[in-house]
Amino acid sequence: MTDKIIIAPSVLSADFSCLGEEVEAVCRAGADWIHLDVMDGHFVPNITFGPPVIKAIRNRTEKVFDCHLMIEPVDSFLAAFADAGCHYITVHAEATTHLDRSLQAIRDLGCKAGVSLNPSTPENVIEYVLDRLDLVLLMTVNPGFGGQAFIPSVIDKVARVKTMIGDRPIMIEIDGGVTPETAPLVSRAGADVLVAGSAIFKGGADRYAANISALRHAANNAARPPLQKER
Ligand SMILES: O=C(CO)[C@H](O)[C@H](O)COP(=O)(O)O
Repeated sequence: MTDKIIIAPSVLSADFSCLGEEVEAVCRAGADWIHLDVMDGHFVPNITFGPPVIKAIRNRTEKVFDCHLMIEPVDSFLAAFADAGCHYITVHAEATTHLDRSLQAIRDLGCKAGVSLNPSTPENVIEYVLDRLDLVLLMTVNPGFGGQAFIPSVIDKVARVKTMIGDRPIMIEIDGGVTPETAPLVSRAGADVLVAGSAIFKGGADRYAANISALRHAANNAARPPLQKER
């Protein structure tokens, strides 16, 4: 467990033709977690990959696999993602009718349970499931694509969720448009985990360590509240 920010590269921006090598390279470069963006072409207007691809890269690293499901329906697929080796499984509040049931199902599978909120979704949707949560993923872009611009109005939401969580062991993760310029803004508001795709994978494998280090440095140097511990 660390009291520093956790950096989770999103393989959405990796070279899919050699995904296993990309995962190894980014882990060697200092990644803390690997973030897996699963898209279905229905809940979001893009399609990526599913459990077989995750299973295929699972043996490339021991690092935490942090799976962000942008799919609807979601409950019937949870077991396949747990079986593929995901540690955290995050569902969108907007994509499940029975959020409490989905979160219980993730924990029953032995995984840590996360909920993601689109930029326009108010944070009060998580008020009655806080005891079922290990992670809240706040989208700072509209989900579906990498390389989009950070939406600054979410910064206030990060601070409000931090207050709502109190001393519960729930991590706040930020996803979308995270760069050395935006990382301090969310870090200061209470983020524990930063997902970044383009800011890490740009420039090729020789740049991964410098890109991760720039994000980590920018986030850790912001004046920040105490980081949430992992459960
Ligand atoms: O979930 C996502 C998109 O739905 C991606 O993880 C996110 O956009 C990261 O990409 P980038 O850092 O390039 O913005």
